Amino acid sequence: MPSDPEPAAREDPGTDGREDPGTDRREDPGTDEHAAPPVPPDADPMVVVDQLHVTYRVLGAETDTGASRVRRLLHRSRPRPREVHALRGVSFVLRRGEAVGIVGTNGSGKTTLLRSIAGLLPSDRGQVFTCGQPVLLGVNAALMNDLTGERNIILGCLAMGMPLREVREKYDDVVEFSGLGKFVDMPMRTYSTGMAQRLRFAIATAQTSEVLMIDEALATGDARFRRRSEERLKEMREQAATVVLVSHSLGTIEETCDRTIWLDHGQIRMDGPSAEVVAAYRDEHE
Ligand SMILES: Nc1ncnc2c1ncn2[C@@H]1O[C@H](COP(=O)(O)OP(=O)(O)OP(=O)(O)O)[C@@H](O)[C@H]1O
Repeated sequence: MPSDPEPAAREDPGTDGREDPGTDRREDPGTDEHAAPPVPPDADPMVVVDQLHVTYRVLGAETDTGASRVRRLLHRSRPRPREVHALRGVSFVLRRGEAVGIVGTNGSGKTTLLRSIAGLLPSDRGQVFTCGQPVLLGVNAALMNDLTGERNIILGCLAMGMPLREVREKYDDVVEFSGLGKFVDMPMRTYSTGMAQRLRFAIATAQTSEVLMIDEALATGDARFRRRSEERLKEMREQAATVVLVSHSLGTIEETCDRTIWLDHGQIRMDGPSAEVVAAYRDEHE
């Protein structure tokens, strides 16, 4: 059963006395050729990421030569953990109503960033402030293979913090949107990858969350389901939610997001209108 993670930090961004990262270069489009379209000045900051650093420590991954292993055994010292500095001082502000794409090559830190915003990873340095509990699609809706689709819908919705009454109200919509039909009574292990993804998406988007983050979810499923997912995201944006989409499908990013952040080796390489960022990314990688 997935747990509802605590967010990394919930303090008021303005209380620590530091410069508000919201006053970044995007506020003044004239100062940067890659400036994003202006967001409404009264749009609330929903996520503030301020100089975020995340390092993974991998025990037992030290490159061990024969001599160093003998030395370690003699001195009974522990192997040093190997460190992967996945995010290196990332800062940005996401405002209500924005749909923001995150692009970057494998290992550039996209998933780490989403997991940090969802409060699932501690930071070494820097902070993440969120308004409400962000939903990270595919993690919060970690479903159970031996349970039926029906049980997973109920448990998944409860795990996201939905009251049982609301779960009952939304149940038919979730089943309908997932397109599982009679398979809803079958255990999840009998589902294809695409069916499981659709169910996850349907559960995760059943509740209007303030901040919805999607990691590659739209890249799976058939064309019809992709279209319906995009429609649902559009609806959620109209309800003033903030959407963050990580995808290697640049077409999907361009269609879905007004603004895109390009992550490169754990740092922001570019942050601006999707058309510009995607074009620059394509230039370098295609
Ligand atoms: N659990 C982990 N333990 C150790 N290192 C990790 C872990 N998860 C990610 N990393 C490392 O952190 C870096 C960033 O990984 P991350 O998964 O955030 O990249 P990504 O941009 O999402 O990649 P992809 O496009 O392949 O999904 C990589 O160097 C990766 O090897």
